[in-house]
Amino acid sequence: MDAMTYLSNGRLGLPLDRLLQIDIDDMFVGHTGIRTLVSDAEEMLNSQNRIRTLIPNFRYFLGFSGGMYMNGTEAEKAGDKRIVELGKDFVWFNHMFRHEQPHAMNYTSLKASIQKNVQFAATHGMEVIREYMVTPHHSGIYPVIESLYDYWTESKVLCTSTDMYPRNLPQWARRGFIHRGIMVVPRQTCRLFTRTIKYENYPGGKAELDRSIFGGYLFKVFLTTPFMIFMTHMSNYANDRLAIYAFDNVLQFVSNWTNLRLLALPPVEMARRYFQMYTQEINAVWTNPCDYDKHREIWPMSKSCTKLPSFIIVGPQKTGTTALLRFLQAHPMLLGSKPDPVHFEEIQFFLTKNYQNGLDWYQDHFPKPSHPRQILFEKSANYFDNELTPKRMYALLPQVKIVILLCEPAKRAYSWYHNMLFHNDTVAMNYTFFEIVSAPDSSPKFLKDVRNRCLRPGMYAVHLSRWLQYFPKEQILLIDSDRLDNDPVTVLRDLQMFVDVEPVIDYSTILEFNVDKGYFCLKESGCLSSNKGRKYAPMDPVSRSFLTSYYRDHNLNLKTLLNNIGHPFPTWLEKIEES
Ligand SMILES: Nc1ncnc2c1ncn2[C@@H]1O[C@H](COP(=O)(O)OS(=O)(=O)O)[C@@H](OP(=O)(O)O)[C@H]1O
Repeated sequence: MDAMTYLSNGRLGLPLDRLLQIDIDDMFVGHTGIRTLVSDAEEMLNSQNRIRTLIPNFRYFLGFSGGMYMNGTEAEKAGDKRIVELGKDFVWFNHMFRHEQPHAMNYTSLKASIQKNVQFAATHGMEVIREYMVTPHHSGIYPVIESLYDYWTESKVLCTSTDMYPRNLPQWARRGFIHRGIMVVPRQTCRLFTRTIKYENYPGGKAELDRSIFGGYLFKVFLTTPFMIFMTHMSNYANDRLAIYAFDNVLQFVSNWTNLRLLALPPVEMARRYFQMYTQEINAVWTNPCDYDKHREIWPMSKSCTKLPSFIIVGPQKTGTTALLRFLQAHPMLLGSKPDPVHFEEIQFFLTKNYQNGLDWYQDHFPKPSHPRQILFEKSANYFDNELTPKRMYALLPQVKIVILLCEPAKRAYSWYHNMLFHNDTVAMNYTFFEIVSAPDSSPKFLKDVRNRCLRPGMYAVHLSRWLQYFPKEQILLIDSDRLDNDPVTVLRDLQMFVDVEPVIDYSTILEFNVDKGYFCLKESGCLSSNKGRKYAPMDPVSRSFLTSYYRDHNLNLKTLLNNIGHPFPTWLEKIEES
């Protein structure tokens, strides 16, 4: 580790602090025959005291289900009682009263279960910390069940832990996220589960457990994981007391043979530090619960995983996306997303603010198909140039087809400026188009921001490359906006083939060119509103020349990229030559 830090100039280094929390979960849950006895309870406390000689603030975190208290033999009942008597020396955290899974409950029943557990603790004089809680089998934590988060936010739970996000990957690949203010920190296990209660049950036997402790798996977890929340279970402290053996030894070994500093902190403080160190993890990246067996097991039967789009028109803005949307909405086998009160016809889910609303929010924005072959789609024109969108979209919808329109970028920028003028944007009203696009970097921030919003989407090669990092080219349809303007019927025929929808509609019979508008319109419902396909003065020659040179390299890069993926050039791009 030290050598790696030195040789990488610190880039591969990790701090020496190792924050440690050991959860003893499912207190009172184990069945008769494997539960703790009086002597086990006492040994738990002795073990805690030994750990405290190495980590002064250390205390075991005990998660309990009061509904299973005194469920064992007489000797086990005495063990339960003894743990409660010794309880003030441990930290108790809340759980479900009868170990129920929140994903199978509604808000009212899960609230009742948690409150019953709180009541149980009060009756038995157990002090419970409010801010940390877990659930059986991670149910409700990830995949997110909003009713659990509803109750947790209401009852001031601030953090939890899981090994289910993004999936149940090897411990080093697990990540955290914050949802609705609740910090979800990745959890380790030490390969001791309720089942592993005797040395001979340990996979590979005691020799393997020792290997894990003295330099193997468990030791490496300490070496490489600055924040450790180990999940163990009550019965690991009874029977052969495997957990006690493992922690006594690994902590001694780490203390004797490394410079790591072992620390214990309250869970909220630990979670805060985690997200200070791993800021990039704050926003969750949602995945489809039905794509992964372990997630599907804790996803309600009643909830859908399929009210999701088969294709998405991602933009960029001002390239004809609304016309395309309207034309597709006329197709009986295609169901567009439902309008959103804030963004109207665009859901804009994959952008940060809405994305935080979670998967239910997204699915709620789609209608339920009334025919088995109907497919869902959406269009949000600002997805195209948003840096996070392709990654997020791929995580949730790896099979989705992407539709991108490419319009000559200077024309696009000019249309964008006129749209801002139309909406009385103060910057557009106070600055000419040329002043905006040519604003130098020394300009005030508001002007630079508008300049960037105007120009950046037109850097097609940059953005398209990003989409291609996630999606194979076969999943991306590039449409030349000029073709949509002049020959929408052919564009729509290609698109129907691409998204594999029954071509039950003949667009040549429902579209007609409107001479006044200068665009194709739907015969039945008419043209797009007056703010689409506006008439404005042609771009002034100075701006035109500035933008020709500004976009030159970007356009040449686009040519190279399209060549590489074997895609024909849009008509407007053909004209751009190397000088
Ligand atoms: N059939 C039809 N009717 C009207 N307008 C059409 C049509 N086909 C393409 N266009 C072009 O679409 C431009 C608006 O692009 P978008 O719909 O992508 O804009 S937005 O990003 O959704 O605001 C719009 O830009 P403006 O002319 O600047 O309004 C048009 O150039």
